[in-house]
Formats: sequence, structure tokens, C-alpha cells
Amino acid sequence: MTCNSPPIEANPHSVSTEKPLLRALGGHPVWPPPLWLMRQAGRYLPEFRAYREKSPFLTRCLTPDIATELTLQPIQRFGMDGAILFSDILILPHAMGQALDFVENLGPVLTPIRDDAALDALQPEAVASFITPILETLRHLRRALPPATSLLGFAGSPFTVSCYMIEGRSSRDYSITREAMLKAPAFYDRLMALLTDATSEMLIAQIDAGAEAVMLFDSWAGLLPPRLFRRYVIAPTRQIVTAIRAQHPHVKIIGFPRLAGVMAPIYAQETGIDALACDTGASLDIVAESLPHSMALQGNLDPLILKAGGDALTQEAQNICRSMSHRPHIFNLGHGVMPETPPEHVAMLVEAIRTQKRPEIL
Ligand SMILES: Cc1c2[nH]c(c1CCC(=O)O)Cc1[nH]c(c(CCC(=O)O)c1C)Cc1[nH]c(c(CCC(=O)O)c1C)Cc1[nH]c(c(C)c1CCC(=O)O)C2
Repeated sequence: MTCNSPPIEANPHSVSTEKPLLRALGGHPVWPPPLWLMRQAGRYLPEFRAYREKSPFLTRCLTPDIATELTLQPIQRFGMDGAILFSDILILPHAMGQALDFVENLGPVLTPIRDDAALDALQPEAVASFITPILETLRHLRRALPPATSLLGFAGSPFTVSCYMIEGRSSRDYSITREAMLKAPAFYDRLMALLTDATSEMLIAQIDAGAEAVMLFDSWAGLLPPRLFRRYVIAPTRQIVTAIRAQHPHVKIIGFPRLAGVMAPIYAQETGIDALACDTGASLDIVAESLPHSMALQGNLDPLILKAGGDALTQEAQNICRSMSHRPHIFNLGHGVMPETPPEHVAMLVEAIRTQKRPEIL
């Protein structure tokens, strides 16, 4: 598919001309719930693997024709209600000049930022030009997507991105980062201020280029105890939400404080987001009890159940939908699609969600 191809066949079950995903993000219950999956564009798809063999990950992210095609693959195959830009949360530090590579079977590898000299070498002013191809991808996608499919931009939240920037790679506990936070607060706060401003500017640029909603991934938020969670997860997120709202008051924002536990509803209330994405460990109905009815919830099927398939997949997916049928809910996973997931299971999940009967409203 090229960027000038005709729009893809829309979700046949969608009856409203308004986009179901944006309607749910606007605080309205929608049935069946709109759905998309984190990592829906990924290695579990043979058509994704075909591109992966031809070019490195960063090239795929920064080549509009390729990034557009990869974003569209799950939409073409499953008719998802949301299309998330094919990019990565680590594009931002790379755009600032931090060396980044994605190594097979290891994941991201960066030159660690451990002192003020390394911070001084970063160039936040370079981000705007570096992300030009990503903004072009968004413009292509707005033209190529079916009318009912919403286009999602995203960024990593400052704390999670700081974990990769300081650690230099994936880690079990990001202890180097968390020690820097405690032992070198002036250094760490300087990095966080840099990331908070740059993330706000990048998301505003994504919205200017066509993103209809944006998502903030704080994938390691659950590593922090409450006091630090408030300072380094909630406060930067609130700053980013405020900055986006100043430019785009009606664009919806999804926050994903992964593994936040009891802090998740507090995060939702105190950051001003429109939708709270919940990880696998959250019970949506319990989280919902402490949030305004207008706050949309997103999630949260266990990716392992999707990989396993069978009756458990259909039953668990429909249980999640039923528990949220009275609220604005976006069906998703509690984390990304696992690479070993059979694509047939995703098709089965989409069918189960779209054809289930709506529970009687009691
Ligand atoms: C932590 C994080 C990263 N990237 C991301 C997060 C937050 C979500 C999460 O918690 O998983 C976010 C992300 N990464 C990617 C997307 C867009 C695609 C989508 O979600 O559909 C999104 C939203 C592409 C990607 N980002 C990456 C891939 C795999 C690239 C490939 O193997 O070709 C994709 C499709 C690479 C990546 N990128 C990252 C890691 C740790 C890795 C290697 C491990 C892995 O592959 O999952 C950093």
C-alpha cells in the first residue's frame, strides 16, 4: 500500500458516522466498545515481519511510506477503531542527539546520560526538524484511514523515557535511574524538565499534523513509591496535559501509568487526562468506582490470554466489556500484543467484541 491508496474498508459493525473511539474518549458509553491494541503493529503479523527483514527499526519509524504502511496493517486486517502511529517512545531522546540502536533479542541500547556534561550535549532544539518525517506520516494517515478510524499519536512519559536515557537499556528495576533521582536531584530534575517541555512540544506537533487523540506511556510508573510517583509521574503528566490543552483544548489525552496500582485513580484525577489506560493487574470496575462517570477507561485484557486463545479469550474479553457496558470504555490489552500471538486470535477477539449482545441496563 502506498500513501495515495484509497481508504481502507471501515469496521462493518460501526453504525455511527462519529468515530466510536473519540466518542468514548469524550465520555460517552459506546456499544460495542471501540477497540485497538497496544503493539497492534508488531512482529506477530507476517506482513510486519516482511518489512522488518528489509530495514532497521529506526528507518521504518522515520520513513513515511513505511511507517504509514505499518500503522495501516492492523487496520486493514482487523478494522481496529484506533490507529496508533508506528513510532517509538525513544525517538524523542534520539531526536535530542542521544545515540540509540535497537539490537535483536536485546531491545533498545542508548549511550547513557549520567552527568551534567551529557545533559549539556543534548539538543532539544533539534527535535522539531528531526520529527518532520513522523509528522508527514501522520498527514498521510489522516488521508488513508477509514472515516470511522481514529488516529492516535503518542509519547513516552518523562519518567519512563528518563529510565531508558539514564540506564541506557531495558532493565528489571531501573535502579541506576532511581538512585540518580535520589542522589543527584538537581541533575535528575534538569533532565525531567527538559523531557517534560520536549514531550509537550512533540505531542502538540503530532496533533497539528493530524493526531486526533494522544497517549502518554508511563510504562515504568509502578516502580516509584507514592511520594516520588506524585513528583515524577503525576506532576510532569499534569504539566504536559496543561500545555496541550492550551493549544488544543478539545483533543483527548489517554494516560497509561503502568503498574501504578492504587495510585492509578489518583493519577487520573490529578493529571486532568480524559482516559485512564489500565494494566492487566487493575480491576476496571474497582478503578471506575473512584472516578467520574465521564472518565473513559481503557484496557485491559491480559496479553497472555490473547496469545493462548480458546474459550478463555472470548469469555474474558466479553467479561471486561460487560463490566464496563455502562461507562465510556475503550477495549485494549493491559500491555502490548506479544510477538508470539497468532493473528487468528486477534481476529477472534475482534469478532467476539463486535458481535456480543449488549447486557440489559439494570
Ligand atoms: C517501553 C516502550 C518502548 N516503546 C514503547 C514503549 C511503551 C509501551 C510498552 O510499555 O511496551 C511504545 C511503542 N513502541 C512501538 C509503538 C507503536 C506500535 C504499536 O504500539 O502498535 C509504541 C506505542 C513500536 C515498537 N517498538 C519496538 C518494537 C519492536 C521493533 C521490532 O522488533 O521490529 C515496536 C513494534 C522496540 C522497542 N521499543 C521499546 C522497547 C523496550 C523495545 C524492544 C522490546 C520490544 O520489542 O517490545 C521502548
